[in-house]
Amino acid sequence: MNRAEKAALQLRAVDVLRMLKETRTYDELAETTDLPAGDLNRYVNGHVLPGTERAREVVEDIGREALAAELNARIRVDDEGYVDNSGTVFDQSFLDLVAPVVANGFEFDRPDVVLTAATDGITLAASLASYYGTRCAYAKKSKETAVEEFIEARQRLQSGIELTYYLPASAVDAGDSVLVVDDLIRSGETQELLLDIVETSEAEVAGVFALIAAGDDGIERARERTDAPVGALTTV
Ligand SMILES: O=P(O)(O)OC[C@H]1O[C@H](OP(=O)(O)OP(=O)(O)O)[C@H](O)[C@@H]1O
Ligand SMILES: Nc1ncnc2[nH]cnc12
Repeated sequence: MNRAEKAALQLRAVDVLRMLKETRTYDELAETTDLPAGDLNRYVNGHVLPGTERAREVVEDIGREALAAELNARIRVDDEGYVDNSGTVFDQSFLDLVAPVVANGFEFDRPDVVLTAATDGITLAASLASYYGTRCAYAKKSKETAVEEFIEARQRLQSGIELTYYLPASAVDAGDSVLVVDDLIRSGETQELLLDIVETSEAEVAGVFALIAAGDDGIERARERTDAPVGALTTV
């Protein structure tokens, strides 16, 4: 490892520890990581960087299960099953830690574009696109001004309301590999509209991913639409 790689590893370990600290006291963090609470305090506050070996252990321990547990600790589900996930979609550092775990744990082909629906999917899509080094695109419920050509997808929802998503036509090229993501999937209607957009663009689906599945209906619906991998980090 050269000096820059060491520094990147040490800073990533600090990011992991800061993320874990959000939902823990220092004593609890010491229990989770097996590191002394005093050292953790100095790392989290940025006074000292963890040594390379410690940093490696911290980073390697943050796998899919640990992130799913962290995600569960951050979401609230109300009496009617609606999810408040502002604790995740407003936290770009958390999503930046999720991205490599998703990219390596769900067997998605490397995409050319990460596509989502405005609004709440955008921060997750941005993290994934940044991790892959690819483009990020989001479809909106209204037409962006000054864009001349759009790909549209329209659907009548179970409620009877018609929903249309618009994506600037230049965002996805024919033949692109597109990873469709969102913060949450429930009925799967939104993902279906995004998959319609991919189809209209004559692009390929690299996979479908949601941070949270509220029930299994949405995931099953997406699986019926594509042979590419479909998954969520947690189900509530
Ligand atoms: O699987 P579904 O039943 O389609 O539900 C999932 C969608 O619902 C939420 O978005 P919402 O439409 O509330 O828009 P927002 O992101 O602007 O809040 C969420 O961000 C997903 O896009
Ligand atoms: N926040 C939310 N929780 C559960 N289902 C949803 N459908 C759209 N938004 C939702």
